[in-house]
Amino acid sequence: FTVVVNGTASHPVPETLFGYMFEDINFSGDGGLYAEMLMNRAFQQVVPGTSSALQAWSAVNGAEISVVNSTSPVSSALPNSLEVTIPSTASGAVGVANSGYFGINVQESWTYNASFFFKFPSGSKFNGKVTASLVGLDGSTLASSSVDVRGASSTKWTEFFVHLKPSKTAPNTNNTFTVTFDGKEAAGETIHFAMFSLFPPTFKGRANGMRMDVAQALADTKPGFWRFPGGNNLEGQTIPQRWIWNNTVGPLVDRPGRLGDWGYINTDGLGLKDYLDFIVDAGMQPIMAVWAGYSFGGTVDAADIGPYVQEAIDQINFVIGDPSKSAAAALRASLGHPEPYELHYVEIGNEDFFATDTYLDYRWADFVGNLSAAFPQLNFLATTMTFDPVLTPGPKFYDVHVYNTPSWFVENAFVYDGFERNGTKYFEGEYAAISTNANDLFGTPADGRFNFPEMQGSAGEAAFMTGLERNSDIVFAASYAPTLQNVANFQWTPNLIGYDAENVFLSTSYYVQKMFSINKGEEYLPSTLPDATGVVHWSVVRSPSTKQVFIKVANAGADAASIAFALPFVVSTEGSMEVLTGAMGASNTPQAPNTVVPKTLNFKAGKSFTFDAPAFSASVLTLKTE
Ligand SMILES: [NH3+][C@H]1C[C@H](O)[C@@H](O)[C@@H]1CO
Repeated sequence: FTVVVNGTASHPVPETLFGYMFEDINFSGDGGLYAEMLMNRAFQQVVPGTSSALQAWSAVNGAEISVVNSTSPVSSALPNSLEVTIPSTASGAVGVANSGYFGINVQESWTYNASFFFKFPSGSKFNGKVTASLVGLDGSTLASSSVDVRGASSTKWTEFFVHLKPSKTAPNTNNTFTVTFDGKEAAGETIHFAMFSLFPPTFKGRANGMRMDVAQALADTKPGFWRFPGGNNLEGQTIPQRWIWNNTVGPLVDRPGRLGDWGYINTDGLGLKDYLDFIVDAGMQPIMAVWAGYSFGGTVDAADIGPYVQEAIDQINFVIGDPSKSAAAALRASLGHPEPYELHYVEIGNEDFFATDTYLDYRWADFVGNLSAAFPQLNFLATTMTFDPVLTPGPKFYDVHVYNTPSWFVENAFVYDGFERNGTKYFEGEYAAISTNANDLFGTPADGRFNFPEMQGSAGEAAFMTGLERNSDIVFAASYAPTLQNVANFQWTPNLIGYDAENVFLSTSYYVQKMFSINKGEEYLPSTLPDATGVVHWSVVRSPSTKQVFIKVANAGADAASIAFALPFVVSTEGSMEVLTGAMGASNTPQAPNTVVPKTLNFKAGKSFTFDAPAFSASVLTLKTE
């Protein structure tokens, strides 16, 4: 191939071109990015007396434990509490243990913040200690802290906070968090507990914040945006079970949680303001969805849509409203953020191509009509297929989703070249190579589905992404999906970043996203077009501010390819390149996390040079202009 690069940019590269789609799927929020370490910390949305009510909890040394629907709960949002009865014959440490989200990471260098509410349901003469501990698989105490308790003065809910500093790092994550009494001291006592919590240090030290290593892996790609809260997890199994913004803000005891749309209860401890603060901390901007009247279990009738439109208006006012004019904005101010957050994009629903008729009939018009009148400065995204049906008012933005085979992505690198430039802009909001079987894309691994991203898929995505860059005059944002997966319990594969209780696993597709995102440049330089039917694709961008040119090359084929580049401007002979390449079916897995990692090397650049793109590879060549 010979590639002649044009010295005149065709268009700027949008700041938002690469970023993340987030929803709580695969325990990506609870048990993932959200740093709370205890599963089922507040017995939200469980039925007392059922085994699932006690998920992740177990008795220590003979205590009798059960979830009860408390007559005087800690809050109306948290009606359940944990009843613990200490047998009269008890001795030693007796109480409850939580096994975390598939383990608890105990690091000597960390200070943990533990808390819980408790009370004696009836007057008690108890006068002793309650102890919070981190306990190893072998029963050894890794950390513990006690507080004095007097039964007589604890018949009302009292919240305890303790710091835990481990004496050593645990050899594995099979550790538990326990709250215990001395059996002899507390023999015969019954105690109620509510909302436990155990936090490690968090990303940027945020209260109620994010797990440091997962958040860092996301921030390391310099993402431009964060789409949230879904995805399916916005929609609700029923209308009442939709994601409701005001149930996710304020004190944790006031958040009821909800049955998420991926089969597990969401604590909503990761809520609207927590998202917005993380978005600030990671240098992103939001693409925020509002619920648009469609749940998996039913759709709101046109006649009843008003309150849901108002709910969306309030949600937006929580983000950008004036505290003197909006209660939702005043709530934001009361939570410590009087100034508005940055917000430019609001998505109306999710994948409404599953409910096109009502979206066409009234849902799109009712939401975008009222919201654009209330917030004329915002951009609203539609979620049906592009221009099918023809919506009124005509959307200025669409969110396009595609899950397909590696070859689909290679063959469609030019899909946006053919789009009419009519002012409409596109968010490639969810895309991933997920299977080699075009006839059963969402099937099982036995039928071609990827458990983890494979190099063939990541090279295909890279080819497709050169097309997104070339067409970034109309593609303003793009994100792989789903982003996160707890490898101990998940509902969807493949995913960009995997993790367990102590490790993060970066996939081949993560490295491709990072390669494109941190080298996205400021302006696009046209060049000799790749063969739209070929497997080798490239794109060239420039950053005048740093005098750099970035050439991305994707080779999604099984043969190496040699490409001669000719540049119209002087470039230094010291070039550096990052090359990600591996066998077609190679993946980074928990068992072999570094099977395919990027390699950086220098090369002799200049106004003309040749680059050999390995088979199944994605590369970025960094050049310095004078
Ligand atoms: N079915 C996918 C499309 C939907 O928007 C997401 O929730 C799912 C996984 O990313």
